[in-house]
Amino acid sequence: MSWPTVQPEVNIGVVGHVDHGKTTLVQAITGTWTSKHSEELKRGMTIKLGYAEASIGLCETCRKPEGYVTEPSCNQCGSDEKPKFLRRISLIDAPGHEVLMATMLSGAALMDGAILVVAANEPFPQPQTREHFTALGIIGIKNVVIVQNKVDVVSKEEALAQYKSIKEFIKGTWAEGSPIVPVSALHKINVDALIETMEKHIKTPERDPSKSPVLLIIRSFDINKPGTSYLDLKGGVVGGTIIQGSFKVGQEIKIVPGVRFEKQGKAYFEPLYTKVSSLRFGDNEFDEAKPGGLVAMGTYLDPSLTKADGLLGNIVVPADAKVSVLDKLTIEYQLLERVVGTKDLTKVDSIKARETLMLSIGSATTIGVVKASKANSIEVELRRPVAIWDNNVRAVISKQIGGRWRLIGWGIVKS
Ligand SMILES: Nc1nc2c(ncn2[C@@H]2O[C@H](COP(=O)(O)OP(=O)(O)OP(=O)(O)O)[C@@H](O)[C@H]2O)c(=O)[nH]1
Ligand SMILES: [Mg+2]
Ligand SMILES: [Mg+2]
Ligand SMILES: [Zn+2]
Repeated sequence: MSWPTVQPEVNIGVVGHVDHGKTTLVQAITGTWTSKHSEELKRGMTIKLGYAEASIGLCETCRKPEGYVTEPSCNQCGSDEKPKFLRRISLIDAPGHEVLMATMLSGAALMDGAILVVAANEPFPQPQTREHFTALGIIGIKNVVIVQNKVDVVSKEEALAQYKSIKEFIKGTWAEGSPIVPVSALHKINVDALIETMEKHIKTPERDPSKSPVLLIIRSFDINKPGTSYLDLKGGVVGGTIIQGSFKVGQEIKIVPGVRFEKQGKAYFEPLYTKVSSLRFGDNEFDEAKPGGLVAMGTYLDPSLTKADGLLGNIVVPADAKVSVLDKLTIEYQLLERVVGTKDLTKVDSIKARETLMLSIGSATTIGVVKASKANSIEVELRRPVAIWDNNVRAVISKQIGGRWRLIGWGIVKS
């Protein structure tokens, strides 16, 4: 039985502390190694958001979890007919290194659910285990599966002891009762059980197709090889996730905030207007793209505008959509009690005027200075404007502590 060619319908984030095995796990599930940039290969770490897709199926006659497959043939019974297609998923592989928290947060804006990877051979919890876990809660990604990875290098007793501390850690939090699955990503042990748990616990969200479409950009490229004749030049491509609504080939769009200009020493941003020339997920082309997966949207823009992630943090909306582009924000906010990303869990101080903050809004990261601070609202003047597509857009707030940006709170952008 051949499986349908469809776009992914759900984005599952893979998060957790540095080196706990996120990228190895993504490969164990999808067959794709997401770290492709030379710097990532050299340093053995994820730097940019990684992305891979997989189709999930279930063999009709084999027992679970062995019957869960990612190809239309079954290893257990050898049948090429019985595995039934369930859905196509995408995995968003976040970097775990503490200096890359902003990248993790822009990826989190795209996630419908998440796998929190915990290395079984390290004390639990590590700082970014806590910080990523807290970020999921703040952003509202409540469908989480916790993976205890590297169980191949610990004893059964050690694994069990850690399992208990994880259970204890999530008790009384939004994640209480989340499944915890032991695996070895490296040796592909128990990956079928993980897939079964993901199928049960990370459902595809219900989407409202009548909403006006919004795409959050996390990548942008110039796909032309150097030396291409101008006659053969392809327009700029933007990559990201559609968080609501759908886009069609031929549709007129705008990209906001757009590009920076200067006039009499004053900077301002102009939206880019163009049309959708193509829509791709992985190697497949579609006429229409909906939420789920990372879409590569071809446009007629000058590729010099899109090269080297030049449009990261922008959003794509229909050309006539009303979107505010703000360089001053009022945020109704809440602070964490503790700085969860540091080893010593220092107390979070209140936000004061003239402080510099980092705000993560959708896939955008922007630095701002606090102009006024009240008990539960702040006014922040931004270095770069952001596009606000809705009236309940969330801002995740980080602050420099000990030379690193640390998650300290979150809020809703009011204007
Ligand atoms: N023994 C063992 N080693 C593993 C397992 N999974 C991953 N590793 C090893 O752990 C190291 C880190 O793995 P990665 O997959 O790069 O970890 P990561 O979480 O993606 O790391 P960052 O992207 O830098 O945060 C590599 O040397 C892997 O081979 C496992 O199940 N067992
Ligand atoms: Mg690493
Ligand atoms: Mg990685
Ligand atoms: Zn089978």
